[in-house]
Amino acid sequence: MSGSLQSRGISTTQVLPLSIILRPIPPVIEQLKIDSMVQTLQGDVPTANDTSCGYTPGHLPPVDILHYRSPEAKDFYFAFGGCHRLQAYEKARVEGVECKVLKVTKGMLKVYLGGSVDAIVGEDT
Ligand SMILES: Nc1ncnc2c1ncn2[C@@H]1O[C@H](COP(=O)(O)OP(=O)(O)OP(=O)(O)O)[C@@H](O)[C@H]1O
Repeated sequence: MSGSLQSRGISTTQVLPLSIILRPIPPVIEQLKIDSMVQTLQGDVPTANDTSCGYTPGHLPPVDILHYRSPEAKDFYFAFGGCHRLQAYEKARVEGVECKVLKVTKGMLKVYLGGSVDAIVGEDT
């Protein structure tokens, strides 16, 4: 079973522009994994005819995104995982990221962002 605990109930995916996805946590990166994902995005899966690898040429598994809409109707899209996939999209210059989007409250965001939440999404008025 793939995906996070929160996203397992979400069956639909949507494509978001890479440029709007916020990544507040600095990634710890394995370059070889990113390079392999870039190859997949470019449709160059070495074992494309061997479905046992489970990789679909041109696609990476959807990235979980938390979507918060502020009282001023400003949208914030956060990725707290998926760091290798997002770096691979960047490196492959693919702007559309396949995502599973979960709407969250500010209280839920605070679990991830702690005391920084107000500085990032604004204080409640
Ligand atoms: N070369 C590849 N091509 C396609 N899919 C891959 C490739 N390598 C790994 N994956 C798949 O991508 C998904 C995410 O992998 P992984 O968790 O290692 O990276 P990640 O993007 O950094 O995510 P997270 O930060 O959430 O762990 C997994 O389902 C994995 O099977």
